[in-house]
Amino acid sequence: MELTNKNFPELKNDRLLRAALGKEVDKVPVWVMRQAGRYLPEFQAVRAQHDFFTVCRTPELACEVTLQPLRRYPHLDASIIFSDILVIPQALGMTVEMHPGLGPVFPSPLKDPSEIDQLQQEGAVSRLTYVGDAITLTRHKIEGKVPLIGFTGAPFTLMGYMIEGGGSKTMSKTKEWIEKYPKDVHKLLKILTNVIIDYLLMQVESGAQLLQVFESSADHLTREQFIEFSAPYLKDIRIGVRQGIEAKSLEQVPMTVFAKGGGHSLDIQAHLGYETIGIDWTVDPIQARKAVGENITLQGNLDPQDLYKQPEEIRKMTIEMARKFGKHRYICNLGHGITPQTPLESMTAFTEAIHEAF
Ligand SMILES: Cc1c2[nH]c(c1CCC(=O)O)Cc1[nH]c(c(CCC(=O)O)c1C)Cc1[nH]c(c(CCC(=O)O)c1C)Cc1[nH]c(c(C)c1CCC(=O)O)C2
Repeated sequence: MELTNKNFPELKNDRLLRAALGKEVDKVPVWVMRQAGRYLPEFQAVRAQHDFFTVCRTPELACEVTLQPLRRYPHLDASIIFSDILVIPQALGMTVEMHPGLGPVFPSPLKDPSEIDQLQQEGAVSRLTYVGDAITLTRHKIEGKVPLIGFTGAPFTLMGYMIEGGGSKTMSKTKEWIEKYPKDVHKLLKILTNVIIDYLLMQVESGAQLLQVFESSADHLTREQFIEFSAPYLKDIRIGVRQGIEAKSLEQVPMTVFAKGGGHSLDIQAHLGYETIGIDWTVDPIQARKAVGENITLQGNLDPQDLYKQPEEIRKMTIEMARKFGKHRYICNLGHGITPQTPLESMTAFTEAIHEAF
């Protein structure tokens, strides 16, 4: 059979999509950020053979590692396509290397705003078709067991990596740009927003059933800075994707915004048009619900470090957390990505417990 995006197997478990859209669910859906990752020996085996971005760029490998956590943890209610947020700077012409133990490294980060014009906007999304191919292949191989999530980095987070040249504890260079060149910062954020909208549309056309936007660096922003440098672009992305889907006569997909460390602006996030808001563990579920109102789904928020506790303790904490969120409009997850040394049994405890919570 030809693997096109027209003849996907029928979806059998729609808990994630139902929860995102505020429909009744039999059980609370659960998935885990970075669920395809280094805590899995089968992932490590693939990585021992292939460079990180080779896995991203090879649809068969990306599909294989996307499916790995589902095989081991049958309670997972979603999969997320294996890729990285930094494929966008690459598609804009920047070099990004993944150094084990160090994380992503840009040998030539943006030095000053004059370099913005050198970014290759033209055709950027056409250089990301491998992500679409991985999504289409995975939609077939997953046989409708669970929905497939597509994702992107948000403009501010991507800009930070492009300026800092990698992860940064202080974001000092990015903050200097904000101070010295606010106009150029907005110009760069706008460029990223446009690429992101087309990139997400391509993912939907390829078969993504829900989209998550990672604003992982929101913890560096004050509420005022979030309002100026993050929120308007997150909103434009949501509007642009909705309009693009409409224009292409595709089916609408729900979207999640996850602003790590963005607990200072949940009320603002509630007005960006996203169906789901992800929260990290520093935010209390009851406070989060008050801040966003009743018409938004919440996702989160166990501290990934809690997965180093004993399975019984993890079960107890998961159920306690879930009771605070409630069964309705809730997607169970961690408050950030699962970390590499997490014991395999912890994921069993976490994913089983939530299905027993209500
Ligand atoms: C900031 C960010 C990045 N990438 C991503 C974010 C946003 C989420 C977050 O805040 O964590 C998103 C991401 N990265 C990866 C996924 C795959 C899907 C999944 O299972 O969630 C997703 C959704 C794979 C990955 N991306 C990376 C790995 C580990 C690298 C490896 O296999 O060698 C994986 C599985 C590497 C990566 N990629 C990035 C960093 C900072 C690192 C190094 C940190 C680390 O080592 O954990 C950039």
